[in-house]
Amino acid sequence: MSQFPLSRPRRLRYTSSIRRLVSESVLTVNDLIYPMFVIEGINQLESIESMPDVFRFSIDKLIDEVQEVIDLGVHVFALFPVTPADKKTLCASEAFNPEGLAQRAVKALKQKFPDISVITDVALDPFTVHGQDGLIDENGYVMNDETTDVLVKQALSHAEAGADIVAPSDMMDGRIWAIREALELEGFKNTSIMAYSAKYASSYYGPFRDAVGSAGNIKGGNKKNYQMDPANSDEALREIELDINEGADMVMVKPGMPYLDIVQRCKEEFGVPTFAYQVSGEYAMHQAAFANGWLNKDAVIMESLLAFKRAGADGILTYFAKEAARLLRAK
Ligand SMILES: NCC(=O)CCC(=O)O
Ligand SMILES: [Mg+2]
Repeated sequence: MSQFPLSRPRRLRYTSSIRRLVSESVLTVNDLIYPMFVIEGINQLESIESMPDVFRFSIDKLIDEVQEVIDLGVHVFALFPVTPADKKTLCASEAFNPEGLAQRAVKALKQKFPDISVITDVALDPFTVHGQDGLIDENGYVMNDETTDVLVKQALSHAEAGADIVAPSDMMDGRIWAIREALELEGFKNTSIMAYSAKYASSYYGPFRDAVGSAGNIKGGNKKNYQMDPANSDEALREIELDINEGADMVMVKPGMPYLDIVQRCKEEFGVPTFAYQVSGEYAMHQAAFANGWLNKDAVIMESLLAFKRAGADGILTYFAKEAARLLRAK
């Protein structure tokens, strides 16, 4: 027996250049997707109490903000419209209005910045009076196939407006297949689908519902009969496999940090482009700790995002995208 340890892992941590030489994961600006909230009007900028430093932008302001973020190197944006209350209905027809807010925002962005990628949210919850993600029957149950028919119309209206990627986020069964087929038939062969394949019925979405104004609509309700049970992991793989087979180009796991095990299993099992959403609740709890001085803001933002890369994510939707891009630039 030698009097020294045979292996000293600490040697590889001795200097910063050695640590960088052996580091296994790297976060770059190309991994970041910036989710943004859009409102009606001109010259409007609204803050969101539960999401410090995140704003709702009217389209003109959105363009200014996107320009700033492009200058920091982020080129992919996910848009979420805030629907005025008087446009919400039981049949959610505003979702596929060619002149709707989301459609106008996509058009304006793609006209101004043809090289960015715009991801649109394909789901009905911003457009229904009850805040559920679909059409409901007399018992309040969200009807799957009837909802999918509306999602198809919504996705087509987004593609027509110029969306590069449509992202169905509602967890109806079979909607990826239906949307893919419609896109093909209507000549949108190069419009990609990013499927929210494993979206959990999570309580981390609260601040997002404040941001888009659907918290009041959903009241005491929940989405447990279509979004996934946080207890399940094998089921996530089955959901992901279905979406891949139905034509998804990319898949997503959501929320992010509490579900990194799902990200890892997905990437290992399927090797497809895999994304994770660091959701509003994750953002809010980080911001709350930063505001209290309990966590170091810059370091924790970067650590939280690197963890997604280590788990196997190809990219992250994060409200910290702008801040992270700034930090990456400063490095
Ligand atoms: N369909 C998009 C979301 O539900 C986002 C959730 C969040 O950021 O909490
Ligand atoms: Mg599914």
